Amino acid sequence: MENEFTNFDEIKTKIVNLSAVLSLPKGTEAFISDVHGNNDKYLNIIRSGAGNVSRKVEELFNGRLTLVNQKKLVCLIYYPEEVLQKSKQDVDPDEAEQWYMDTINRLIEVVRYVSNKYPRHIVDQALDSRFHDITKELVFEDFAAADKIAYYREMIKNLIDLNMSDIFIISMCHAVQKLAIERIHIIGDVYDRGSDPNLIIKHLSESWQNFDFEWGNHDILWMGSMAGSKLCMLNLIRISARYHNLALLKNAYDIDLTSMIKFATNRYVPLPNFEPKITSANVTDQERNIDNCVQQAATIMQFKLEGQAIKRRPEFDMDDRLLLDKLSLDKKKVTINGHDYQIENGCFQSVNPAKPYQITHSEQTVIIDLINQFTHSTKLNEHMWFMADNGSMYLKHNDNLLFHGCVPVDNDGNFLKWKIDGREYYGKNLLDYFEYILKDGMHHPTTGDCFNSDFIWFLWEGKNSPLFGKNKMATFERYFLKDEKLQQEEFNPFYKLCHNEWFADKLLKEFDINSRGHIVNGHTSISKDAPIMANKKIVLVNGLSDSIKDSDIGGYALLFDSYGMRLETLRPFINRQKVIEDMSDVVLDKQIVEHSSERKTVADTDYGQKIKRQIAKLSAQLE
Ligand SMILES: O=P(O)(O)OC[C@H]1O[C@](O)(COP(=O)(O)O)[C@@H](O)[C@@H]1O
Ligand SMILES: [Mn+2]
Repeated sequence: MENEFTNFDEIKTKIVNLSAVLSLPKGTEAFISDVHGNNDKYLNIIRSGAGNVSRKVEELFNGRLTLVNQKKLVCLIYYPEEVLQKSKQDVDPDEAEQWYMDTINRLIEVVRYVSNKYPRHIVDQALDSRFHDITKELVFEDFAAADKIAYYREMIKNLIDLNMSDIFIISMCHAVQKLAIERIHIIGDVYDRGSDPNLIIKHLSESWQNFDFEWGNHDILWMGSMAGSKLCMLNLIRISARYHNLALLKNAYDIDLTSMIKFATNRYVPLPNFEPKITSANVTDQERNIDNCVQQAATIMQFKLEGQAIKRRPEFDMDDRLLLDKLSLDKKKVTINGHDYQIENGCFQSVNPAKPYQITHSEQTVIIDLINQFTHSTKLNEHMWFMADNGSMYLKHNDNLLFHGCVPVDNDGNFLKWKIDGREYYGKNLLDYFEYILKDGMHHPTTGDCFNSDFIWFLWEGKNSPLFGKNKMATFERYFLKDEKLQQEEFNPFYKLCHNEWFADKLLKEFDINSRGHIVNGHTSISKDAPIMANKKIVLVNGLSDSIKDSDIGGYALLFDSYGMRLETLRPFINRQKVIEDMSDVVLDKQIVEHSSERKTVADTDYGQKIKRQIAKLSAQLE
């Protein structure tokens, strides 16, 4: 700090600038969760500022632009490349110059409006460097000054005449997208089920400045695989095959599945219970068969290694998941709680009844080949460290507590206690401990069975793990048994208790947050519960998950701006083309969670506290 300034005037200037930032309105935070590899859906939310862009356009242009023209402008801001293309076909050539002028002028207004919460250097970062000077003039200078009007007009006209208007418009739209949201909280499950989680990571790392992850159980599978957990890897491969996403492993992470595919297609035949869940129509029968057989091979290897882990970790209390040793000799029945159940479409040919959890030699060869590739994949390492470095098990931010799943409790709301290595962990320190184990595991990748990898796997599907939050993952029952009751997975009592304000207060206290704060989580499907609970202290934002079935809404996103918190009900997302065609906005409906007539400023935020500490230090230097 001392070296940063050469004289008192510089320190004073810094204090003046920092104090000015404190009085700016608090930036808008967006909370989304359960993105599940659906990049287009994710981008639709991000580009729309989770509904904030359309709201700004409405505030700015109501009474000046018709609703249709507002919609057109909003859609242009979300998808400038495609909409420009479309507009060129729609707009009469004689009107084109007018269209460009109107559009550029409107965008300048929007950029100016969304910039008013930020200090200049942040706005500069959002603007395309190629147009820095022009945008700065157009956006920040006094447009109304009579003698400057001609100058501005000339600038805009030149952009059009020199055929620069398209790229200028695109760059302005991107700036609006970025400035509409100050920070994005991604409350877990970026990975699995969808095909493009890598593109989401790429987008955040290349185009966004301010975001955080609260890891989800699915993210753990990927981070854990990179750390050498074979169990995480087998679950990951099984799910990738189930959703026809095996190609992602090769294309994005250079992981070659040849050994697995050969093994699986030699040992297994396609079965109806392993039919992959495929949305695209262009999948060949051969590809389907590969997905089907790989899913079976990975499932059986998973069950075997899980059995071994459960046996060496009695503290996991997961003996009810030991089902391979409950198979009848002919493997057509399984005994659960004293009852025999018929196995439908079993594929237990590699299970030795005498040693059901023993992996065969050829299974072992495949597993070793794959886990070595997972731990050594440069791209996977890069992406998983990106998630680790920008993420956490939970986050305390501006008086809110964010996490993906739950804080495990019993029916009365007492925190469940785990005795690990002679020490007791529960509540906040349990989550802290798991975070430590995960990061330690990533720092020291080990493909052998070890403490770290067992606990990392436990986070994925362990009984009442904070990220999973259920009593069991019924993978065996869901693949092989008809009885729906057996397939059910029970949520930790946390989710029922979330409706009570006393429980919210207890959680906030545990994490040392004042009782005016909120808890925001994701993970669970929203169809069963109203998303705002506990006297508005707990908000569930399962925004994007496809698990929201039978629903005519597309989930929720939460916005927290200077006036309070709003929960946005999202429109179901079909695809990008359809959004552009229909000019449909991302938001269907809004609910106020909290509104204050007194506007929050940066001074009221965590960042504001940091600035105040900085000012205090600088003032001390002056003295
Ligand atoms: O929909 P699928 O692929 O059958 O997955 C179901 C499994 O996913 C889980 O819901 C976990 O995933 P989520 O974290 O997305 O809920 C398990 O509880 C369940 O067994
Ligand atoms: Mn989840």
